[in-house]
Amino acid sequence: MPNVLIIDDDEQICKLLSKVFNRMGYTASYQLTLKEGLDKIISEYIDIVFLDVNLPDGNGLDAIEIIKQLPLAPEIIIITADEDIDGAELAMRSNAWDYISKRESHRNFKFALERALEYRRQKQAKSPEKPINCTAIIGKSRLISNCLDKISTAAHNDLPVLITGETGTGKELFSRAIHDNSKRSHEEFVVVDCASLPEHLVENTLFGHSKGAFTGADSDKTGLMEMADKGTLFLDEVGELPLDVQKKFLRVLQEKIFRPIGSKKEVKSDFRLICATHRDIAAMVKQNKFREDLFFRLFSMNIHLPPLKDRKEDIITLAQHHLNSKKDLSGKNCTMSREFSEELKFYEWPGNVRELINTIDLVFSEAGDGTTLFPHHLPENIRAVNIRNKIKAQNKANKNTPSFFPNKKKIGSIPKLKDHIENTKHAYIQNLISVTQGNIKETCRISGLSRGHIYRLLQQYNIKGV
Ligand SMILES: Nc1ncnc2c1ncn2[C@@H]1O[C@H](COP(=O)(O)OP(=O)(O)OP(=O)(O)O)[C@@H](O)[C@H]1O
Repeated sequence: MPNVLIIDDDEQICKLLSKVFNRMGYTASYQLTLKEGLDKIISEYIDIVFLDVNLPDGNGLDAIEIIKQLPLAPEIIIITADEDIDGAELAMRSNAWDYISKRESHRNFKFALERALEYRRQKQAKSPEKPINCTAIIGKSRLISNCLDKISTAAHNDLPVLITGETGTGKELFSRAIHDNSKRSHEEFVVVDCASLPEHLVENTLFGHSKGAFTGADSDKTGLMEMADKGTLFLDEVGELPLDVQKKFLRVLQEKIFRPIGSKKEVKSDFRLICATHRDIAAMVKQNKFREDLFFRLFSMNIHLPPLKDRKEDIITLAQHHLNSKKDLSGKNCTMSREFSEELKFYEWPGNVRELINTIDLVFSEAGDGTTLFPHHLPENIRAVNIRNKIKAQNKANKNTPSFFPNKKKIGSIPKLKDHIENTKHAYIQNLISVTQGNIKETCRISGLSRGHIYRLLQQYNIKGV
């Protein structure tokens, strides 16, 4: 019989939902704090968790990551009293099954539970994802592992894929991985960079032209769509595709036939389409800058690549991997000092993996004959940004810490040592949580405290955001 767990600090809601779920024939139980809820998930087999966002000892959304890492992780349905759009989006991006408001009726809760259970049954019955070969993709974080699972799914079907993500997150690399692992891998992977093509050349480049189609067209030219026949067409920065070309392109996707400019003959091309963009295409649709019909066509499968700052554990793996390949080329074996690694992890990497790789290249040459990398080898801009952010975080922490011996004249304001230690502890943990952006694993590593100890402190000081 499926096990359902409700984690919510509102006992009335817990009791009500438990009753509803028990009546449905499931075993339902509840916990009122995040910590107790997590303990239960760790120690017992749970199929579905209804997880509140605002809990007294933390934020349910941040716990999704911890839960998803567990073996046989339950499906998560986020419940909240507030209509929090950002929270709902974060829940979906973190791979939660659903997001449901407490204001919804029992029927909706029952429906959400039935659907999640059906999905879980299918998932457990499904044969494991076929392995794919993508040694070029480095990273072991849960976020990247999720993306690799999607790559595997995409490689084994033939649907259009839209890959989104900030610049340098690996959109082209992941697109190639889909192609290389697909049944089309022996055919061409044709790249079209829509951002670098002048508007008047886009149609010509994609569709090709026949001799005499316009002044200067002194021979037939094969378009890239034709070249991609039986292979994959990769439209990089698809958001830049001019609206009139979007219309013609949609027809090609529907009919797999098109006419080169000035040609009387139609040409057939059977390509698989992968698109990439760093833009918010849904917002562009609302602003009439991107065709809605094409958007729906492209969006049949979306893979969102997370920025490097959200998967800090990949930073060192990527840096180390790149240093190893440099060692293979040059023979010089460089190692990263602990302080250097800390600086890499602290930086936010707006240019993502591309910026990290370029930085390692620079640092490698900056080190000259030296074989240990120190923060001093990093480019000035990175060190400047890091120091600025560290001071900001420190100042924020100091605001919460009463200044010690502020003024000799105000001797009476000096706190008792016990209170001072308590305040400092409070400020320390608050600051650390803000610097690690609520990453408990990282918080444990830096502080040297156990996970349980951290949760106790968070509860004690009523610190939210974890
Ligand atoms: N996970 C990864 N493992 C190894 N290398 C990576 C990874 N992600 C990105 N890279 C490398 O980072 C660089 C940038 O990747 P890529 O060009 O695919 O990014 P992009 O998202 O398409 O960037 P842009 O939007 O600027 O075109 C490439 O050298 C790529 O090989």
